[in-house]
Amino acid sequence: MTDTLIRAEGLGLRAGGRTVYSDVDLDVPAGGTLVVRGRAGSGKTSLLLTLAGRMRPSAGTLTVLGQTLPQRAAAVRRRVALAEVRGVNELDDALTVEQHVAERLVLHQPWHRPWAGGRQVAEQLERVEQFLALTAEAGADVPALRPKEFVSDVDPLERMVLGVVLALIGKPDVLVVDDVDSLRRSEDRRRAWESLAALQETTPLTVVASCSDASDVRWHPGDHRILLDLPEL
Ligand SMILES: Nc1ncnc2c1ncn2[C@@H]1O[C@H](COP(=O)(O)OP(=O)(O)OP(=O)(O)O)[C@@H](O)[C@H]1O
Repeated sequence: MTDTLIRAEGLGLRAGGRTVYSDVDLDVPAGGTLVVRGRAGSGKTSLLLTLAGRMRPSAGTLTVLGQTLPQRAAAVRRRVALAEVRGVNELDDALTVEQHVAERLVLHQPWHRPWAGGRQVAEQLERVEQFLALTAEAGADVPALRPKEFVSDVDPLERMVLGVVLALIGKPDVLVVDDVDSLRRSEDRRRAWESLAALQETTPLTVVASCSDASDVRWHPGDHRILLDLPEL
């Protein structure tokens, strides 16, 4: 667990004539969790997207999974997956849970197989259930996703879980979860953090997450969690 997976030095972004974030130094080990904390507008989403190879920094150096960014952004994007990030890869309210799963499966298939069969979707949904059972065992107890339910009808925690589950279909090395505390209920926030931790216990996964208040994060001794505070600039 000592390999460095994300290393940043003096990382910064200026855009639209203003500094979005600056002077970020990071050393995140494989299998660790980086929690980026900051108030609204402090640049959390932009930093997360930079670490995911989706945004180009304007200062400093950054390597993710041994790849230098921004030069190797395409390679990083293949191995770093985003859960739902508002305004970037939003789920479609008019699609059901299983339609989202089918759509994501197709994205990860070769171009000559542009569909996902019912059995494939069912298998994937079964894996989701197994994952949710694990989180329940770990005390997170996230509600089951109903395959036929429209995204417009799922509750906020289920929606976040669906975003995570879809991101995991591509078996990424790094999972990015923005705004974990956009969940209103404190019980939901606790369950979201616990389910991410449970996920890491069963899969070799590094998590990069953001929030404005980290009080619901459980800090277990020795579990390689790093808290980065982004000041308002
Ligand atoms: N490419 C860009 N061009 C201009 N402004 C940008 C760009 N990227 C980010 N910003 C601005 O930088 C600020 C920080 O944005 P960002 O969404 O990263 O913050 P945040 O901490 O995630 O906020 P929130 O919690 O509200 O989502 C915002 O004011 C945003 O408009």
